[in-house]
Amino acid sequence: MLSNAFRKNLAPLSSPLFSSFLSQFTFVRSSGEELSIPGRSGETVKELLENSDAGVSIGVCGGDLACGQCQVYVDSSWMDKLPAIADDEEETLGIAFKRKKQSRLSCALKWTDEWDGLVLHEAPLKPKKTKGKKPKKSSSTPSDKPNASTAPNNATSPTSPPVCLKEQAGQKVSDKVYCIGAVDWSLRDFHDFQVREGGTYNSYFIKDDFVAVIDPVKYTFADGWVERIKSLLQGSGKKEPDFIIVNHAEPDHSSGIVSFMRAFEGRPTVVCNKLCKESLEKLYPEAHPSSWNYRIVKSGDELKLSKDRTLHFLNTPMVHWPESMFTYDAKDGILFSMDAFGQHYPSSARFDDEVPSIEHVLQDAKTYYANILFRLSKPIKATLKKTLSSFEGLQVIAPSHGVVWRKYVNEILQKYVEWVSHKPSNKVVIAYDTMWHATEKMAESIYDGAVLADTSCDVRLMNIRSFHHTDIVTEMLDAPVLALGCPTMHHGMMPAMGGLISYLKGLLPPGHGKMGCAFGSFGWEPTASNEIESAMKSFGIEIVHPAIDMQFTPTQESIGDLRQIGVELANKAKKAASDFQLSF
Ligand SMILES: Cc1cc2nc3c(=O)[nH]c(=O)nc-3n(C[C@H](O)[C@H](O)[C@H](O)COP(=O)(O)O)c2cc1C
Repeated sequence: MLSNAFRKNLAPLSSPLFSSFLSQFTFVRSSGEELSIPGRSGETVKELLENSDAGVSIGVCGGDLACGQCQVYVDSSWMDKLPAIADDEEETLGIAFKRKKQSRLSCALKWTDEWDGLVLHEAPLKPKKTKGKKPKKSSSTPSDKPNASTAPNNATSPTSPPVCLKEQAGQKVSDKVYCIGAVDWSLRDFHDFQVREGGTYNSYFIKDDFVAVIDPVKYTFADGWVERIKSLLQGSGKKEPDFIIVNHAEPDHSSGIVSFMRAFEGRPTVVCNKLCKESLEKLYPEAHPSSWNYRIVKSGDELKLSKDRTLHFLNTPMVHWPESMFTYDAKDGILFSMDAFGQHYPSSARFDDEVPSIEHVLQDAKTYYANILFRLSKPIKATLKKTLSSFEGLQVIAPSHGVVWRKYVNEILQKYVEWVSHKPSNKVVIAYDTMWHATEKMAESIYDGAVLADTSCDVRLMNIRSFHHTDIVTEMLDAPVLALGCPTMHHGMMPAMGGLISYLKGLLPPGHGKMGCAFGSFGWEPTASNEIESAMKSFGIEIVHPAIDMQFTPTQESIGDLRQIGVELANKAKKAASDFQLSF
């Protein structure tokens, strides 16, 4: 090592060769060992440590002021000689382990030769194991047990590879990106969204210099998922993934993180945005999420997995929850889009070009959009625009439900453009309830009129106790005209109509452009149709015909009137569809 006096004598030479020796600092390891690290202007203390002969590896986020793990303690003699802590450093220091008043992030300290002689102390790293009792196997509690049809996913024997891995069967999205999610063939009720065939909880595994898992799975499938991760780690020299990226905190995706952290003893770094971290902490308090290592990201942030592969993050608030986020793998052009572009479509295939019918998948994507995302059309539109302008190399969309889009990317993007823009079809939806069929007769008469008026009009007659509200709302998504009918019961509307109205209230987005009317039969004092009409108005539905009330069974004459109303509604739908200009 050069003495200070010698370095000062060399200073006038100011050659790059010599300038690299002009200053140094001492890094005191927690063992007490002192390392002399040469300083070089412009490099951060973290870089100097890593590039020194000692090769001190520090931090996990690559020097992005995000993980807090490159923390160092400044020797008390130097406390006042370093620049003040900036806001972004302060924010990340907030998550650093055992932060003290002497704490700094080595990635935030850009070396200057004025710091010659600086003394820094190694800060402790978070313990390898999470605190608490020995982790229980999640299968020990009945609620954690996957159902019978998922038993193969739950295989834990290393000699019996989990069936869903199917690595050799081509379930890779690209050379280093694997599908490791779970198929839930028994799913039928997804928070009151009726699912006919089942669904999936997708997760992806990127095996590069750093290993990242994108999105956990639902907790009931976590055991099999963790086994798939362990299986893919084999031969990589790693005991755990470096990162677990959480794009969305909703439990159907995030809840598997509890088993994941148990299995990997809390070592992987959780990559998510600030809101997501807060949500995880509130969702799974028993797992002590605040003790996990985090790399907090925001739009525009990047995570390098190798020199060729960088992940980019885009916050997508309210697509579907406030913390929602997209992750984009620029190397392979893969957008990990969490709920956006998802479908409740289960399949042993993983890609859109492997399924028997792409129309079926597109219909399921529509059902998903109508029932989960319809209300959020505005933020989704903004996100779509950002996605298309930010990720020019986009080739594949890998959502967290359903198949991966690789052949029909343009088709699903086009559908989303239409749905967020509220593109109307030439379509009328008549949804009704009935006790003794009088209101049903009214509904049928309106239907007949609409069908006779325009054979090209897609007219749907939906008894709301025969059709689940999932299907009714799906049909309403692109219908500009709605007729809602219900008899008066106990001075109001019937319970199922009340449920549908409440569901529509939550789902219809501002600016949906829908029109319609209410109708119903009554015995002595009509109230249901007026209640429906005022609800429709309050949702921004333009009332194109005053509420139609008929006492008991409609007469022949009133049937004629109702048919005429059907004609008017069909004409409105036709005009709405033909007048619409898509601008995106
Ligand atoms: C349980 C029950 C409650 C009813 N409550 C009312 C009421 O509060 N006000 C009213 O005008 N008619 C009431 N009615 C009469 C119905 O509205 C009338 O029978 C109507 O024609 C039924 O239409 P629907 O055939 O489509 O079921 C009630 C009927 C039933 C069976």
